[in-house]
Amino acid sequence: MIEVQHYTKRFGRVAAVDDLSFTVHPGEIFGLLGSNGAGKTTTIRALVGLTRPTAGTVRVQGFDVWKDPVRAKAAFGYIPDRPYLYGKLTARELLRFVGQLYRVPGTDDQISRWLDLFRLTDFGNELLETYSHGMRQKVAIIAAMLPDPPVLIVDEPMVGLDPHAARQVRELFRGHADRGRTVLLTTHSLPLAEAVCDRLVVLDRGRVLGEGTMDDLRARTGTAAGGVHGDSLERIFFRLLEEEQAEADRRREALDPA
Ligand SMILES: Nc1ncnc2c1ncn2[C@@H]1O[C@H](COP(=O)(O)OP(=O)(O)OP(=O)(O)O)[C@@H](O)[C@H]1O
Repeated sequence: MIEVQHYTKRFGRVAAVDDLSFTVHPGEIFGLLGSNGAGKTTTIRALVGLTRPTAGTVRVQGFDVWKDPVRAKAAFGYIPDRPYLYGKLTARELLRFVGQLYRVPGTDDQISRWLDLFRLTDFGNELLETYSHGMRQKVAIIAAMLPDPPVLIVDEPMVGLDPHAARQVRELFRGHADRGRTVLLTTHSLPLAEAVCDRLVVLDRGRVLGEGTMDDLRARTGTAAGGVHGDSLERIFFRLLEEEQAEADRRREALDPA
């Protein structure tokens, strides 16, 4: 379970995230969406203990990430958008290290199965510095999922993955949630979010524009009209941004009527 309450993060005078609250329950895939600079990565960084909230709290499996970091960090797997992997280790060495750290039973067999799933078996004993971007991304995904964490936190999961791997990863996330785990992901891929997320929050410049299931967002934006793209997340997303822009224009005019 993930609980974010009134999370605010300021960099100087700028609020990268302003009073964000949401809860993700076991069994759910939750999507954090928004334009560039919306505050998605800043939120993820707070959840994984890489940046301290200016205000508010973030909890993972009931543990405050800043007050109880060890227990909070033991409860989640994290797939960053630009994973750093030790280049001088082989994939098997890195994954064995992760397996030992989290005391994963039958680590070697599990690693073999994961490498096989991602078509990396032939490369398992090669140094990670020789891996392509997509291959490294796959190893980062395996490293996060190997301990079968109760909570999975994922920043832009599909960047660099081929279509086959992207579909597998989608299915892995769904399977993880269906086994009672909690999944939070950020993505710029609206079709991906629409396909896998049970609930979503749309951010813009640190503020929430909309939150809920696809049906909630359709109702909120009045985009339930028919047509091929009549109710797609893309249409909802742009409608929310247009509304926000219109509101900003209204505020500006109210301040400066001339
Ligand atoms: N360390 C930092 N110092 C100053 N400003 C920062 C810092 N990190 C993020 N910001 C600012 O916070 C805002 C939100 O950034 P963030 O990286 O969370 O956006 P994002 O939604 O992940 O964007 P993208 O889709 O481009 O990755 C941006 O205006 C960014 O410039």
